[in-house]
Amino acid sequence: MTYVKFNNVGLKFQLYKDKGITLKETLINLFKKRNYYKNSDFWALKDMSFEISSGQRVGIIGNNGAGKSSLLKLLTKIYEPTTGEIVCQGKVAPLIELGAGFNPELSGYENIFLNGAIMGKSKKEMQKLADNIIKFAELEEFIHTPIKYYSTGMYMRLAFTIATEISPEILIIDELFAGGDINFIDKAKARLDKIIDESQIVIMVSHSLDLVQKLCNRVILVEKGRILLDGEPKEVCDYYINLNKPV
Ligand SMILES: Nc1ncnc2c1ncn2[C@@H]1O[C@H](COP(=O)(O)OP(=O)(O)OP(=O)(O)O)[C@@H](O)[C@H]1O
Repeated sequence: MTYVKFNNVGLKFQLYKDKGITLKETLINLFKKRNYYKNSDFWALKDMSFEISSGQRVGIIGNNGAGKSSLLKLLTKIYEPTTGEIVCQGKVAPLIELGAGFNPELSGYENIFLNGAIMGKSKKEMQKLADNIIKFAELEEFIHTPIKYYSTGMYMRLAFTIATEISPEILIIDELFAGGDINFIDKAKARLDKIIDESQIVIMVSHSLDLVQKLCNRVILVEKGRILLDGEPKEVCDYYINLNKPV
């Protein structure tokens, strides 16, 4: 059984604020060996509880800074929750920010295996998939080049192709295709439809309400790190549009 469960999850960051307003104050603080930086806590997510089960395609929407990407980063274990717990049952494939799960010093080929291992695939399993990945990502010529020399588009093509080739149970998508090249986007969209059909759970962050309503059967609206509404895509998207209407 594939599922994702957040139990009262909170995520706290430390913010550093410069207390010295003038140069004189800053110098006095330095001279008196006072700590001239003030730390303050910032909760990006607070008391988040929800459960996602097989067959659900969940869109996460909300204004800039609401906490959408942080939520995905918790799911993919890039961040640890400060409070609460996350239970994730199933193989997760993140189509998240470029670079997560990649080592820039390694070649594209080596990164296929590294990424596969992170997603729970053995070397043998990845060997069977490698040729398809290289071909679909159109990286035949550059596959043995360290990926630090890749363009954003090449990077995205490789990340997208690996994540979609391994038939993930839980597919996580953050603002997909931002920065990708147009030709590849068309090709990728067709492939994504197939993957979305095959994945048991899809969780995607998007600012495109059209895309969210097209692809998802549940939408969670996040505001200031909390869930504001969770339900039918049209109902939640309409609520969000009304919320942002100028008065
Ligand atoms: N590493 C960090 N350190 C401090 N604050 C952070 C860090 N990462 C994110 N934040 C803050 O946490 C809040 C939530 O950020 P997050 O990126 O999750 O928002 P978002 O909803 O994805 O926004 P956007 O739509 O702009 O991508 C923001 O106020 C952001 O500034």
